[in-house]
Amino acid sequence: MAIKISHNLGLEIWNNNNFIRSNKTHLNFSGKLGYCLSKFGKTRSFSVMEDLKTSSLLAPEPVKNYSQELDVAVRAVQLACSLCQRVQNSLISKNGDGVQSKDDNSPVTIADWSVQATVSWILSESFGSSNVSIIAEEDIQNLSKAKAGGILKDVVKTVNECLAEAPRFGLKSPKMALGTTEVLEAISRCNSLGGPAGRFWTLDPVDGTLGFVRGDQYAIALALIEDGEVVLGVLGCPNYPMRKEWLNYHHRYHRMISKLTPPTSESWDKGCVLYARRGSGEAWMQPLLHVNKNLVWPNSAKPVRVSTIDNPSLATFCEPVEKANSSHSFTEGLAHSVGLRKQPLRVYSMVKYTAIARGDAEIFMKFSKAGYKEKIWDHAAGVVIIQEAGGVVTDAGGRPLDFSKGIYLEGLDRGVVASAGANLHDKIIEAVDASWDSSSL
Ligand SMILES: Nc1ncnc2c1ncn2[C@@H]1O[C@H](COP(=O)(O)OS(=O)(=O)O)[C@@H](OP(=O)(O)O)[C@H]1O
Ligand SMILES: [Mg+2]
Ligand SMILES: [Mg+2]
Ligand SMILES: [Mg+2]
Repeated sequence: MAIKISHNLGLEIWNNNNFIRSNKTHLNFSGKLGYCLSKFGKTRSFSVMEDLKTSSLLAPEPVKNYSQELDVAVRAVQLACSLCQRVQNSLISKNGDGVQSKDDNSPVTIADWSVQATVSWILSESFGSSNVSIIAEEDIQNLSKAKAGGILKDVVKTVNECLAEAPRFGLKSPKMALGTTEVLEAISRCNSLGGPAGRFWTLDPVDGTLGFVRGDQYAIALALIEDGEVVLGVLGCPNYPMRKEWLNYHHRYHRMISKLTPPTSESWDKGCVLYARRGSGEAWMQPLLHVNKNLVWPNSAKPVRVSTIDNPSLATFCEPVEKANSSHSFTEGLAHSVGLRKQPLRVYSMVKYTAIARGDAEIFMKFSKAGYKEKIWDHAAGVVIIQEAGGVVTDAGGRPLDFSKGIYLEGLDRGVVASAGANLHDKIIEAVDASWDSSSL
């Protein structure tokens, strides 16, 4: 029997090289012990717990703070949020005209391609294109088709309008407007394969495109992965209000046909950007930079922390809106057996990760249909933000999500569970085990 520390800094129990399960407490080590792990690779095996205490490996922690990468990433996501807000408003006024279907029937819009081109261009300009490797959701196949000619034109226009605003965000604009070829290049450059070694960015230009086209919640998610670990994450949530109280208001606002008068723009503070750096023990939230409000960079940022609620009867869980993306009936059964009494918060996109990191909800669960493989860009940024805000994220077997295997979260056990704390998390994981066999998943 051996105890290993996983890359997620939780404990794992192994027997003769067979994984048994993760520890129940999901200890969140930091500092010196974290350094040992980073120095010795993804897992470090200790035959007995004593080794942890007596280990002579406790050397000073090296500083690798990714501050430049984080700074550029936050600015790029702020800029992308402003792009999306404009496109969302115009899509809604065009009654959905401008939404394309991909081969798997999922929606894609001008915003998805434009954000991908813009962020790709900014990262390349900031760090040098030969140093930047990106995995992102969109490709140019659909965009290059003859019938998408009008859309391609709109994408080029949107990217250039957006990049013209870059200096307001402390970023460089191109000297001349980008041409169609450059925009297509910026999109198609995001074709890294990822994997266990080296550094790459992962981008979901619009996560929750369905929410986006419905005028509801969506997110822009950018993360940096190094040697298979997510080292920083940024989540832009343009419709997620700075203050939780406005969330309900926002929901009603979008679901009601008759328009309510929104609160005054100052108190509304619609939209936020969350970010975190691995190992810092901190996660931060900025308000959106509203270009038309004449705000200057840098915005104020405040720390966010997960909820302290660990009593299931007081906890709220969130999950995808669409039943096709996660089984509502399975989570309903889980909620019942764990003693979760509140109505689930169903929200599009990685805004769910934001809700947990900010303490607006306590649990996030996603159980996709068998055969669906989760993609790294749908989780990377959210995972590091929740972990640094004090929460726990694992698969349903209690193991860390593995970002080192390419574009998919290979080996994911049943589903993704994120919680504000270890107590709640363990209860959910146990309940999954207890009810899985009788589920139809
Ligand atoms: N069949 C299936 N099962 C599970 N997940 C799927 C599936 N199809 C797509 N996707 C991915 O889900 C992303 C949206 O997840 P959400 O949690 O926002 O779902 S929901 O829109 O609230 O229902 C969505 O991200 P975006 O494409 O960026 O919107 C997809 O990557
Ligand atoms: Mg997505
Ligand atoms: Mg997307
Ligand atoms: Mg998509």
